[in-house]
Amino acid sequence: MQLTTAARSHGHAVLRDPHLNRGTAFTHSERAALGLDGLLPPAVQSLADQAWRTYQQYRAQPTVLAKNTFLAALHDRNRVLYFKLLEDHLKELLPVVYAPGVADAIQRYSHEFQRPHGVYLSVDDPDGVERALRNYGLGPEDVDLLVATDAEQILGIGDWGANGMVISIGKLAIYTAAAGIDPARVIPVMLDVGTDRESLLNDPLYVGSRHRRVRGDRYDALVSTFVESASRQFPHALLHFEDFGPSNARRILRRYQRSARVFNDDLQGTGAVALAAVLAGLRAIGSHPSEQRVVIFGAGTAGVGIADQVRALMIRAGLDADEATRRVWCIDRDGLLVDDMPALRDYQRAYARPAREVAGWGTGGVIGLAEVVARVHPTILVGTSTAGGAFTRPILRELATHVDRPIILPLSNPTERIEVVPADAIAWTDGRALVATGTPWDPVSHGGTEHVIAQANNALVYPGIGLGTIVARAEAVTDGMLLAAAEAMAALVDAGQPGAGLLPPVEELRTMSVAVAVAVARQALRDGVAHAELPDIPQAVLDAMWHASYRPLDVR
Ligand SMILES: NC(=O)C1=CN([C@@H]2O[C@H](COP(=O)(O)OP(=O)(O)OC[C@H]3O[C@@H](n4cnc5c(N)ncnc54)[C@H](O)[C@@H]3O)[C@@H](O)[C@H]2O)C=CC1
Ligand SMILES: CC(=O)C(=O)O
Ligand SMILES: [Mg+2]
Repeated sequence: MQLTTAARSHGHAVLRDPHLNRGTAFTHSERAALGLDGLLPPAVQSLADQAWRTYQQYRAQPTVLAKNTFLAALHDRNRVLYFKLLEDHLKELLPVVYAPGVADAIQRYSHEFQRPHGVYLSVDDPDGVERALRNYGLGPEDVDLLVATDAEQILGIGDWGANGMVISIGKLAIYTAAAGIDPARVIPVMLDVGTDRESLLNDPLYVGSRHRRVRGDRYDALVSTFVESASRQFPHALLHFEDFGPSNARRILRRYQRSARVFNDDLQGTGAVALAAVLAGLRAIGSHPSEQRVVIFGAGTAGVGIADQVRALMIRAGLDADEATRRVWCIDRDGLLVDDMPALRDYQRAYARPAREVAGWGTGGVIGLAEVVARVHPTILVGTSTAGGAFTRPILRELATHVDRPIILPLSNPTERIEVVPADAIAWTDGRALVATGTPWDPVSHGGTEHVIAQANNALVYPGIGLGTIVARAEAVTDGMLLAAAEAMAALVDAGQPGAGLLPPVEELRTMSVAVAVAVARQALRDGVAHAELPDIPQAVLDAMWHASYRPLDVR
């Protein structure tokens, strides 16, 4: 909790610092103390006045990209006002600063570029990592969180090289808006290892390293130097990894999970939010975790992350590990994962079916989704494939023939990548499916019932996981903490009501984050990884949360 804001700059330097600047809200005495007399128009306005004006300006922007650019400029100008706007209009602004709108901003970053943000680390200069993190100007006690991306698989739009800085900034904005992580105590990081996107390599305005993606030892050296340097310089900070490609996401997480405080959002955050939706859905239909048949379509970072957490749930519910694994069918580009496939990735291997089990399945050597659905009759169908429209009418009609209340989670982002739009999923299952999606959707009316479509995006859960980890000063994010997060989230809804959503609405993000953070901090203590003294965890969580307001200025 920060009671005052320390201001050690004067004059124009104050107005240029987004953490200090309050524009017309500076009082007369603050203006005198900070050397601002004459640098601002005379009226002294409240934060509410400023927020009202800024919101009107925001509304006047013609496109999502223009809105995103307007908000980015506000973020650069006045951090409190930016977060006040987000707090006041979270549901409306979330799709602009985050998925799906952030995808446009990422693709346009080099062209819309106005000023640098965060820390850009380059595979071409690993020796510069330590210095670059120091240059950011924050001390060892001043940082709670770094979000780092290498931008190989951003959302469902793929490799966007250095433009990926926007996803680190976007994820951090949600940390603050949703969980009150102090925006002055975070650092967005871009791990620039090049890009394989031809259009960027040929774009004269591209701001990143103009070469192909570096892999292997040099890639690993950059990540290792970053993890070591960030952990040493900011010993209490959580390192959040975002949108790494499938060949690196799990490998990097595994490598540092025991030695550093790391979290992979696409694996662990997505797994937790999907698990929360599953738990809420199973409770609503009165079904037991051990009875489920789960099909994951798109066995990459997010898909296998979800498979892991659903399997862990089934094991906890009494199945042995083999039986739990056998209840998960993973499908990727080449169809159902089978153990004799030559191109099987190491992280997919655990879920590959024995070839003898599926002998006689498939056409042309591929066992596709339609066949798996027809044979397996999944009770839970998850989409993390980026293959828009892959859950077709015949597939969902077939599913609905065998399963009364299927849970269908088409999670791919942005909007055009979704495996099935909710209205179709509900219509094709005669209104029986329980549906949650990665991007926001309006409710769907079917057969006289209005079905709320919950947004099953990791943004619902990672802010609370981060807050709980920070408050507990946990040295690691354990599997138990992720499960606790999912259970806390699922406990907030009653999906048993007709048409109810599987997760709480995004307007309730702050409440959700508190519940998740409390559960996560509590589990960190139980797991023996917490270093904070926490006699009253709920109070500690509430006290830790930053709110968008102008605090008294401590002028020296
Ligand atoms: N709702 C949420 O919170 C989250 C959603 N996602 C979404 O999930 C999708 C995947 O993201 P990641 O797992 O990070 O990417 P990824 O690249 O690691 O995984 C995608 C997988 O889908 C497979 N795939 C591609 N086309 C396919 C097809 N036609 N049929 C079957 N499999 C196919 C790929 O081979 C790959 O293994 C993205 O659209 C992303 O936005 C990811 C993380 C969180
Ligand atoms: C939501 C998210 O992290 C993704 O789509 O990659
Ligand atoms: Mg992601």
